[in-house]
Amino acid sequence: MFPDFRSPKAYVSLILLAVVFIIPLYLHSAFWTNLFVLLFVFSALSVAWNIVGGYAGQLSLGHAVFYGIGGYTATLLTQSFGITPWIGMIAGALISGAVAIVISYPTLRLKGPFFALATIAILEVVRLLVIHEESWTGGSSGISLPLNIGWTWIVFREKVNYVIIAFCLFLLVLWVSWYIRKSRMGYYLIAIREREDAARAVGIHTVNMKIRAAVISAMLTSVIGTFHITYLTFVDPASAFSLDLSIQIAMFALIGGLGTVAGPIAGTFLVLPIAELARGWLSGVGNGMHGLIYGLILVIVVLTIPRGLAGAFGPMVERLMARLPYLGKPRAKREFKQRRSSGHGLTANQPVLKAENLFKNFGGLRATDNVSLTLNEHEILGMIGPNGAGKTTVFNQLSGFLAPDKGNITMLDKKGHWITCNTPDKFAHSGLGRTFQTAQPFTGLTVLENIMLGAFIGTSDRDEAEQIALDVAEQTDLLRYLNTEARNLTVGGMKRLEVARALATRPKILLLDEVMAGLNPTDIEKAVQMIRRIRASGVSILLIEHMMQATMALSDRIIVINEGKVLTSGAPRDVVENPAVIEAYLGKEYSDA
Ligand SMILES: Nc1ncnc2c1ncn2[C@@H]1O[C@H](COP(=O)(O)OP(=O)(O)OP(=O)(O)O)[C@@H](O)[C@H]1O
Repeated sequence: MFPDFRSPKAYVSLILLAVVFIIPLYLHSAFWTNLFVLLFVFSALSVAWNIVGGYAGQLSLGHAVFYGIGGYTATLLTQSFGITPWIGMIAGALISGAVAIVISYPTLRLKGPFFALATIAILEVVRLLVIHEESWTGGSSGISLPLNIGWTWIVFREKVNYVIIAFCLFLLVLWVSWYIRKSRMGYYLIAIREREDAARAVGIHTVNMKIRAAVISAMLTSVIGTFHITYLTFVDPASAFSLDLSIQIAMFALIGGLGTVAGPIAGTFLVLPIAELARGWLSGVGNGMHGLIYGLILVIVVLTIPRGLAGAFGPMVERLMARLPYLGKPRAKREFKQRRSSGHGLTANQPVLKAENLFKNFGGLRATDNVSLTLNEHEILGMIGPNGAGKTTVFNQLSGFLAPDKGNITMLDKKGHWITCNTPDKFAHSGLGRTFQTAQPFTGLTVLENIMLGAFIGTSDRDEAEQIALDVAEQTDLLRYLNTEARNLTVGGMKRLEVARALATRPKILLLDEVMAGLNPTDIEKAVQMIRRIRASGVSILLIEHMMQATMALSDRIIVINEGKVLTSGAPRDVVENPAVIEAYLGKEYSDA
């Protein structure tokens, strides 16, 4: 729930927070008070934005919409009904959350610039609507807050009170962001940002997760918006639903370091004071000249430290902090009972996965043509066929990544019931794991974190997920690389990581797509041993492989796919000696010879 304040990172953060809180109280002048209120407000806005823009990687440029909704809701409730802005703050957050759901559902399916453009369009639409609904919003001239003084109305003569409230709200947003980053949700959002398909394969419902992030971010933005507009005592569409504001919030996070907890705060604390000072210095030159300073800083940062302040200096700061003492004894690790796959008393040859008469067309190409297959309990079924025969297309249908045009897929779930699934996350939750032909590691995360992402399917507890990951790392020979970033692994290591991540979901059925492609003979031998160990632990395996020797050595049965159809299936020796199979691989002349 809270950081371990005995650890150097946590207590140093606490000291820094105390310092930034004390400075404005100590200096106590109008300039400093205003500057620190702005610093807390913009840091909080940027930290809230970062939940969607950084963790989930969705570049929203319309976040001011929630800031404006918060501000308008509170101001209208106070002005029309005499309701305190504290209640307005909660009402605004609820409305913003609801609006975020409505907006997110269609827009979060868009990628990159399309999503950014959609958010700008929504911001503009809301701004125009507020101008149009003049009778109750005040139109383009805006509305002022009645000047009732006191804590109930968040209007004070003593400006120091604003610092206290701004700081408390900033702490709230910071805590939520920290909590998300450390929890399963944070890992899930980063996984979605890095590789959406791989995220779906470990059971993440990507759209739901992004919507959750958008709602939390919107509600927090709205709360801060309410406070800031109450502080300004005036709201109008141009400043509340402003593209400039949206870009400014995103820019602070970008400069500080996207996707980190502290980055947006560092970005705000670096840029905002410079820009505010420049506003004073450059006001004589022309209105809005301080925007030039923002632009210059952004260009310098993008050119020199593309991963922002946190990316450039974060590792050095972490190393320095690691030298500081831990205050007290480190917590003992909790022990968790390992939940391994169980066979539910099934005997060998009892089916666990059935595909019946699958058809899949891509335009005029029939990639899957009436394919039926059955995978049995404790079996290794090899799937072979020439390049482009349609093997991966069958895999994609068997794991929910492609919907068959016709045909049925049923599997025995973890509880022993026959079920039909239609999305990758449902397959994963029911006990089917898969790897990808081209390895899809979450490159920015360590090997341990990559495997934990699979383990999170069964637990939201970080320590338990870590223990499952350690167990799987041992099974897949990855213990030596736990703290290595996935991007630094060799091809063999990446392939094993693919298997490990799928295994961490504790599947009963595992689909392995060319896990030996590109490996040297030593790594192939290791992979063969690993697959045998996995089968021995009670998992049924469907294996696409071009390495014939390994497939022959591993498979109990082999199914051959050619031109989208099942050519034959049976015992490995019978299959490879079948003239039709030789012809499919090597051509008619070779077969005749
Ligand atoms: N999304 C897609 N859109 C259009 N065509 C596709 C798509 N996916 C696969 N195909 C085509 O379907 C056919 C079967 O491809 P698939 O990847 O399933 O073959 P494969 O047997 O796995 O091949 P390989 O062994 O080379 O991986 C190929 O002709 C491929 O170009």
